[in-house]
Amino acid sequence: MDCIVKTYRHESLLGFFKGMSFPLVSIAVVNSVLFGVYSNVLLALTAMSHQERRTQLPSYTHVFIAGCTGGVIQTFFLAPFDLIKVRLQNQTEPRVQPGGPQPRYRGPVHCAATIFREEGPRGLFRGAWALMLRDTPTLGLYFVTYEGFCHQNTPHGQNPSSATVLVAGGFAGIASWVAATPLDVIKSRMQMDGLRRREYQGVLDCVVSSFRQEGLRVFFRGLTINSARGFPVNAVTFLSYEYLLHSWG
Ligand SMILES: CN(C)C(=N)NCCC[C@H](N)C(=O)O
Repeated sequence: MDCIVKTYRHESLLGFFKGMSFPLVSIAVVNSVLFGVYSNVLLALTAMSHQERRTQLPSYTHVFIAGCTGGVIQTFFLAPFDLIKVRLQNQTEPRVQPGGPQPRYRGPVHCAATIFREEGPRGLFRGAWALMLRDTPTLGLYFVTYEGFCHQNTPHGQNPSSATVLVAGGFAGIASWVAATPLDVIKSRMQMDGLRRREYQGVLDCVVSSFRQEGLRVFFRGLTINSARGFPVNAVTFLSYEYLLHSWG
């Protein structure tokens, strides 16, 4: 609540939409890579089409492996977009006044160009290891939760109803965000590191010094908001996924 009130006071309603344009563009690419890799790896592992998998649930190990593979591949696409989002969101200066001082990053493209100029091409992948560590197991868990919930709540041989898909997707989102939040904190710190001076030697150093300075609680920062956001976002994501598979498959 304190964060909401302060963001509104300092930056008005627009403060809540900071860094939104890039994720909006990137989410289509990132999700199609994730769901495409997941479906194809599962197809390769089980030799069953999506429709066949409805009658016979593949093993949770296969679902987990396919989700983890999606997480690894997704990182290469997500890392630069996510970095730019985090940098823009953490820029807390009030809106630019004509003639006033310019913020460090003037928008997503300017942000990408500045990082490239100041930190080199590798700079665009800052925090990518932490992102991969965050997303690999959590995307395995994400798909296991989704498939498991659908399987438990759908009569044998039938397709899950829209309501089941929505709830399963929502729970998958929450489960994955609960598991991902500790590494999400670390990832964001790594992405912000090096802006003025380098504070962390690497992921492990960031984990240790964050823990030393702020205790165990630091790893649960943002847990409530991540979970509250995770339910509707992933409910809609899975509903779209199922809908597209049915209409095109
Ligand atoms: C790091 N975590 C929790 C995940 N990658 N979870 C899967 C859901 C991702 C989805 N695009 C979202 O933004 O909620």
